[in-house]
Amino acid sequence: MNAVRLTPPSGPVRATIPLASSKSESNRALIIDALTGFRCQLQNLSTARDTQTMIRLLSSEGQSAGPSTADVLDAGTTMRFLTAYFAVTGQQKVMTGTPRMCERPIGILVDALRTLGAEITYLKNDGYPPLQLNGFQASGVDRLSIRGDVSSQYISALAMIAPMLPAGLTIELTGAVGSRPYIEMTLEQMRHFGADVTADWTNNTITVAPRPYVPTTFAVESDWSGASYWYSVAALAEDESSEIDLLGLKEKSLQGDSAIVDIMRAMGVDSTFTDKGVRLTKRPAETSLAWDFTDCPDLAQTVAVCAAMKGVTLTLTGIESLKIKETDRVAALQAELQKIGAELVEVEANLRYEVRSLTPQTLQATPQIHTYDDHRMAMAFAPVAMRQEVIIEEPGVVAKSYPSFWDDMKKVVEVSQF
Ligand SMILES: O=C(O)C1=C[C@@H](OP(=O)(O)O)[C@@H](O)[C@H](O)C1
Ligand SMILES: C=C(OP(=O)(O)O)C(=O)O
Repeated sequence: MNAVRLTPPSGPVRATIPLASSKSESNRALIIDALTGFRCQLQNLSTARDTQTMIRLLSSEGQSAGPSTADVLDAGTTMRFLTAYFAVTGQQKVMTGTPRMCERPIGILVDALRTLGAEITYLKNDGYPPLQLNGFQASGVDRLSIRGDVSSQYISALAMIAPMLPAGLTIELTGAVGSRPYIEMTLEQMRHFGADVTADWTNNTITVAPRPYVPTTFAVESDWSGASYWYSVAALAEDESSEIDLLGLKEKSLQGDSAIVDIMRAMGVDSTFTDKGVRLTKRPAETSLAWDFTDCPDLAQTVAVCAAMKGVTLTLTGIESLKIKETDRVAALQAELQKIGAELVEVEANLRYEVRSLTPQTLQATPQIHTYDDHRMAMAFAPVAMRQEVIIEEPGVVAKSYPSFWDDMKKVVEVSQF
């Protein structure tokens, strides 16, 4: 087995972290660029595997005569955005990914694309990849309803291709809307590239006019989801004079995960914005915190582990979607939090959970954390090393969103591979 052993620092933490750039912003920019015929100038694209996979699959498009295979590996946005893009551009493609990707639902998006005129067949299980795209003949439909409570990526995918439809598209979201800031990020980036988009959040309706994108320049920001691990490092640093500088972040961001600023204020971290990014310093923490993660599901693991280590009682709501991500993140947290002396209790079926310290504390001497092919399990548990030695299995998983994570981590703790 491949693993890293992380050993706590002896004094205060002083580090400057360059951070990865956002894979979410990058993957949207790449789809829109493709829809302009690759005429945009995209700056600071992410080195994350999810973005590199998107670049590779877009650059190999149309190279073979028959249907070619687009293997997205474990990248959800790449799967959902490319399915919509290849469909509307009439390309013959087999869309597939890792075994876990083939367990992540896509039926809601496929149904919507079929309504718009795409010919799509499932190659294995209805509602899941792998699937085959067989061409597109616009149906003339210009309005559709889609569930908003499964994955926002279906809605972002549809919105981004909507300017190419003969009459544009009005999308009505039904049910509760999860991950809404990701939809807003999509619409903001579309507007940046000249799209005519309106969102009525009272009626959960998005309207996109049939107006082509205008090629332009776009610079991707640093990744707020990746920043969350550094907030946890700062929250868990024992020395009150610890300071971490995170580069390339903006206070007003397209990314909803910038909510980590407010969450971590309660967990003992102050944020000061500068022209280079944000400086994290320490402040007194609350003893309990309740947070609704509907808008920022990718932060849930970071905050759960941090609360467990600090002994903060944390109530989590809005984490239903965690079950269909890179792994079942609720089950993975339940198993691994035990190793650091805490438990994740389901207080109200599927709705409300609590992170509680176990009594008596069953903290293992050197917990060995299993990562379930999930980058966020590895990165969420790494800050445990601020307080005690910890082993993280299969550290290479971080490449999905933050390939230089362990190099950055070496600035605050000792990291040895074995
Ligand atoms: O659109 C995006 O870039 C993302 C949307 C979210 O997914 P869901 O909409 O499935 O919650 C998030 O978890 C994922 O990491 C990235
Ligand atoms: C859920 C994630 O990504 P995706 O859905 O794009 O695979 C993530 O990065 O945490």
